[in-house]
Amino acid sequence: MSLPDLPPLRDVVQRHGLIATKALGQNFLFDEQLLARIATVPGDLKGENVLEVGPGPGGLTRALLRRGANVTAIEMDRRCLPALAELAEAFPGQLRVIEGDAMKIAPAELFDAPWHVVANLPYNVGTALFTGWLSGQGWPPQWRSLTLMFQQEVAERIVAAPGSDAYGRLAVLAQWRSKPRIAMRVHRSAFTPPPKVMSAIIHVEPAAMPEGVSARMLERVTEAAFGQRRKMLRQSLKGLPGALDALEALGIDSQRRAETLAVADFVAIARVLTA
Ligand SMILES: C[S@@+](CC[C@H](N)C(=O)[O-])C[C@H]1O[C@@H](n2cnc3c(N)ncnc32)[C@H](O)[C@@H]1O
Repeated sequence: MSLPDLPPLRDVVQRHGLIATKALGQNFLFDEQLLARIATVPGDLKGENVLEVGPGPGGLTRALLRRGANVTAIEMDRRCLPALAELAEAFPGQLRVIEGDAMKIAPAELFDAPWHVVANLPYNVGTALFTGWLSGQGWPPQWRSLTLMFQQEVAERIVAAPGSDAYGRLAVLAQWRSKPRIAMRVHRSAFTPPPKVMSAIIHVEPAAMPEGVSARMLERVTEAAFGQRRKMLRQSLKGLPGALDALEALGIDSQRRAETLAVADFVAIARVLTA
């Protein structure tokens, strides 16, 4: 099947008067080659459900549609809806657009089969959705993968290794249930208007959940440990009942600091406390 010819994104934006709004964190991507590369990150999308959050004028959306995905897009800026409606017409039956705030919509209510998430979002919304999708007791999740644009500094924190300054709660949260990777770095000049900082795309697929660990307990341990990250564990964890005994039982020196512990150590501590 041949793909529909589409007008250049800059023309679409101009025709619909889509001037980027700072309040909505709008930094648009117009480079179709770059967008096509981003759309390859989740792998083969033919016939797959994709949730796109914040499609804006639809640059990433059209790249996903060209890969044969069935896209459900949530956008809160109604100015973008006519441009997205044109795209839905060009790809009949492949694009559903929902006007609303992605923070208030549960993806499980939108799909009756697993879905991938792909999004270029304002950084605060992206981080909140990302941590929400990785949190909670229910695992494995109903999503198959997450492909999300972040500020480079946040992406580095997600993939950080123990011992580095970037290593903290976000790394442990992301890495205990998945193997996050930086799939691509995106130069600030690729965006209109360009943001102040560089960006990077994180790709995550769920891993098997470690046995016998409550997600809430792991969160409590990392919250306490990294809440005072420069302090020794015997200080930062002393308010958490049983934590110091758990360190001893596991042979983890309580004089160490949180940032020196591997993700597996946090999981082991949480497991002892969950039991
Ligand atoms: C960084 S722009 C990216 C637009 C487009 N995906 C692109 O790559 O050019 C972020 C988009 O997310 C939308 N947005 C911001 N917050 C949102 C939210 N809470 N729910 C849904 N969309 C949101 C904005 O209106 C904007 O269109």
